[in-house]
Amino acid sequence: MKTLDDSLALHTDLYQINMVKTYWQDGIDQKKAIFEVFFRNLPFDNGYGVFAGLERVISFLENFHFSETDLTYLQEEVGYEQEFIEYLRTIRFTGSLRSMVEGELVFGNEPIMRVEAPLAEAQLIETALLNIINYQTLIATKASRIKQIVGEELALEFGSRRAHELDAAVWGTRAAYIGGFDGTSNVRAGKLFGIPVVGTHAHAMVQAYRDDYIAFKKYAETHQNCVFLVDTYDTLNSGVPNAIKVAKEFGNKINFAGIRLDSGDLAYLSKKAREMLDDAGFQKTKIIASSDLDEYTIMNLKAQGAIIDTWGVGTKLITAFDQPALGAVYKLVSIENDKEQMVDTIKISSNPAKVTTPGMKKLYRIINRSNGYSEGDYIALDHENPQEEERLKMFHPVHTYISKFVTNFEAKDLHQDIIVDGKVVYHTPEISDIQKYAKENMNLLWEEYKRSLNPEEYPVDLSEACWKNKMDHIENVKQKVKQKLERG
Ligand SMILES: Nc1ncnc2c1ncn2[C@@H]1O[C@H](COP(=O)(O)OP(=O)(O)OP(=O)(O)O)[C@@H](O)[C@H]1O
Ligand SMILES: O=P(O)(O)OC[C@H]1O[C@H](OP(=O)(O)OP(=O)(O)O)[C@H](O)[C@@H]1O
Ligand SMILES: O=C(O)c1cccnc1
Repeated sequence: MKTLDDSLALHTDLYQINMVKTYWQDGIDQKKAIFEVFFRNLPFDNGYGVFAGLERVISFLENFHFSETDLTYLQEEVGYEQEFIEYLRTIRFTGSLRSMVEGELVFGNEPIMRVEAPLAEAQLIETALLNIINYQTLIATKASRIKQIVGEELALEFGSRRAHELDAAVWGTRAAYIGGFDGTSNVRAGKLFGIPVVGTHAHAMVQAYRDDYIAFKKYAETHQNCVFLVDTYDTLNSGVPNAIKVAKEFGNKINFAGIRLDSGDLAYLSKKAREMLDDAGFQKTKIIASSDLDEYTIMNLKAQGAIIDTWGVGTKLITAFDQPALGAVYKLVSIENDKEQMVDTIKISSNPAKVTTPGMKKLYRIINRSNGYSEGDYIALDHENPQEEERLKMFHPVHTYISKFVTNFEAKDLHQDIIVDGKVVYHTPEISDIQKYAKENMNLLWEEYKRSLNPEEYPVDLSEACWKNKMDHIENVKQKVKQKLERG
């Protein structure tokens, strides 16, 4: 490495700093701006997402500053002038953040986070915020899909060696835990976040002793809890019989906790191994499986009657193998004008789904009090309070004829104050409580939204005022463009 990696402020795209230079020289850098984070499409064709990433976002914003080495680099290598460097030196995050909390269920086209800050600050943090949220939410959602199929059995995160570098391994592991995984093999993630760590042994140990009986014996001499990896040479003719032999020899001196299968036909081998273990009196010894697993293979193995107690999942979880990116974006929805009034902003697109929704907004989950299920999410302008409505009209923001009225509901505000005027006011819960919260949230969803294949689309609606504000802005922009064209 050429220099010290002593801050995260440069974890941004150069264009952010370039824009800040323009804002600063033009004198609008301190104008209050409101940005929202949202994604349009749920990953993996899933019916819901699980939000993760807030803890790291908080730490990033709390510590936001350009270090001396950052400033030297920007001046000497990128070529910004001294005066601008001095300006950057003073920048901290002094704005406010409202956000969903981790473990919240999240859907397309709804604001996950709202950043309210001086324009320059709000602009500089975009790249890192999206980087954190996109990855962690993606992995938490993938983990939740897998855990739904695994059910009451255990799901273990084994992916560090295949993750996209070190940060992805630990933060991905944390996200996987939020999504419902029961433990991880990554010891650093265990230490940093308090996630339960688990581990068996690798083929290397059997290869080192060049004999699975000797390897298991050596392991048993040095460990109380033993899970033997049985597939190095021949699962049913060598691995399982030798595991049983060692377990019998050691008796009460060890806890023969399990065997691990890591190749071959996992359905067939698990059934045969179960029989062999049971016949030898080891009914309580568990069968752990790993080998390129994901929700599809696990579902298929279960359908074949595989007898597997614990599922170790690596590559396909930690790399979000079947959809390696979530497309969360960061859009400006309102900004202070010359008269110090907030004015809403919009980004138009020829694709109606890509037109942004202007204005400072709130997000509510409309929970039907008579059955406890969610009717959908409801985006309203900041000053509106849906809880005051007797009968709430919910309608599809594009296909407006699809509508319903809801009564007897709770409108749960999905955003909490996280940072207020630069001060963190939110206390991140214990990771186990975040996981519990995510699990409880699933009870709000009808089964139709939870199935892993072709789920129903969960409603994310706009209030009438919010929808009308959007239509007015679209019309205004159209008029402006037309007038300009006419004037030439
Ligand atoms: N009964 C089964 N039905 C469907 N898929 C299975 C079954 N048993 C194993 N699999 C999956 O099939 C794939 C087999 O992978 P692969 O062909 O690489 O062989 P392997 O048995 O893991 O051997 P090795 O690790 O020695 O290469 C894995 O993704 C595994 O999870
Ligand atoms: O298959 P995944 O879902 O990615 O899970 C992680 C894999 O990592 C290990 O294999 P590896 O071949 O790296 O090492 P080993 O010699 O211990 O089997 C382990 O045995 C799993 O198969
Ligand atoms: O402990 C294990 O069995 C393990 C750990 C990492 C990767 N694969 C398996």
